[in-house]
Amino acid sequence: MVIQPAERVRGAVTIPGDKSISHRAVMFGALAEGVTSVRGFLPGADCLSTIDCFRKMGVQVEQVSATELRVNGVGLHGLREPDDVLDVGNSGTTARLILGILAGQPFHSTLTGDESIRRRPMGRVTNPLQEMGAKIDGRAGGKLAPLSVRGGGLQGMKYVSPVGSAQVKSAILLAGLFADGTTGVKEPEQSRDHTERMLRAFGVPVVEEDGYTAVRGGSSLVATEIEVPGDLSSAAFLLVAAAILPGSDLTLRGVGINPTRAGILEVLREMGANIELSNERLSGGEPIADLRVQAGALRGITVCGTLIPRLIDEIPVLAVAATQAEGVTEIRDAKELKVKESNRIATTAAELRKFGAQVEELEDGLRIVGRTKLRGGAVVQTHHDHRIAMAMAVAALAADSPVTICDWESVDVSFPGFAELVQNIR
Ligand SMILES: O=C(O)C1=C[C@@H](OP(=O)(O)O)[C@@H](O)[C@H](O)C1
Ligand SMILES: C=C(OP(=O)(O)O)C(=O)O
Repeated sequence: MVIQPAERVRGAVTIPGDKSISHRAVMFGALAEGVTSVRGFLPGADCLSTIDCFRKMGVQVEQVSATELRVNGVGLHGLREPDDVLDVGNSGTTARLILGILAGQPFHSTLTGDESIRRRPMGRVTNPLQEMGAKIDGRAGGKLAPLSVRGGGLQGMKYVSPVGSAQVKSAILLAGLFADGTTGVKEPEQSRDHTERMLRAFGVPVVEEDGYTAVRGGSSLVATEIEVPGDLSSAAFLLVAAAILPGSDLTLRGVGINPTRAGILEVLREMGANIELSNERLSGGEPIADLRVQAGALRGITVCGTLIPRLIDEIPVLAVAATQAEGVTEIRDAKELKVKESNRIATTAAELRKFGAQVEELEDGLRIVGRTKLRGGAVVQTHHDHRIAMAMAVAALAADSPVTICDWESVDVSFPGFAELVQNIR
């Protein structure tokens, strides 16, 4: 893919559906009694992997259109033993959440994924699931995929997670639906709460008790209608493009602004971007709004602590914004970036340096000194990581000559049509 520089971006666009919420709509719809209709579904490769896995367990998922699904729920105990390996592709969310569900099933299953997935840590979910009673084996003693699961006979437990991770929290809560008694999870920092919100929409009581988020075993799910908001993590690429290209004025319609996800809005505003919210409303238990962003003179800041889980997937593109901000931007407490689709501390730094940016890798984050006029002409690698691909495309928009991005296809994981959309807002 060759990205041409842009003078500015303008207009109004609708952002594709939220990836986290699309996965959960399929999973929870599959476990529910009745037919769940999903609108605004993200037809990205990751969410299609989730559909494929549930089809292999006997769930009929009708794709009425690219963004509309009918999930024919089989009930809490209706999944059947898959006769083939469940392949989650590139999707960590599918892998970890489905492991929670598989842990509760009285059958055998095997799960694998692409090269990146087979490197990502699974012990963070397989360890607590084993503690609950699931039999899980795999590479590195059950810490790396391929993994094989023989589930059932789970005991509820109170789990203190060492990481603020919605994937860990969700896996344990999902296993908790199949366990005896109550299962609760406490985390060091609040992670995104889409699972809690959507379980409640499916009629499952989710309670907050002594710092634990908990469910009771045997709680059944009742089919519902899900309207998926636009994905703020996808919107972030366009927010940053508009924030750094002088004269930009862009409106993004119907974007999710769940506070456990909205760190990027706070940080970009603090850096000096003009972001206005309008038409704020609730959609399927999730807050959404239209976002209007105009370029501003940006300044560097420090981003750390509890903010990190609230903008974790936006850090590569935040680093791009930081190259256009006056002064130093430091991102700390973000070690988790090392275990995403790529090591995003290393890949963000290496690729941004090709534009002449001043980026230093830290043990737990990045230090960027701006403002740098970005140099085009580079050949950039995505490391098969969709967020790196799109972050570098945003840097390319601000560069002084065209930039070639290799292995562009990974963008389809979360934002099919990104390149065309960027073309249309020039
Ligand atoms: O639960 C989810 O949908 C997600 C949680 C986050 O991962 P962690 O749970 O590993 O922090 C995030 O990075 C990922 O893109 C989606
Ligand atoms: C980390 C991500 O996703 P996952 O963990 O589902 O692969 C992401 O989308 O940036």
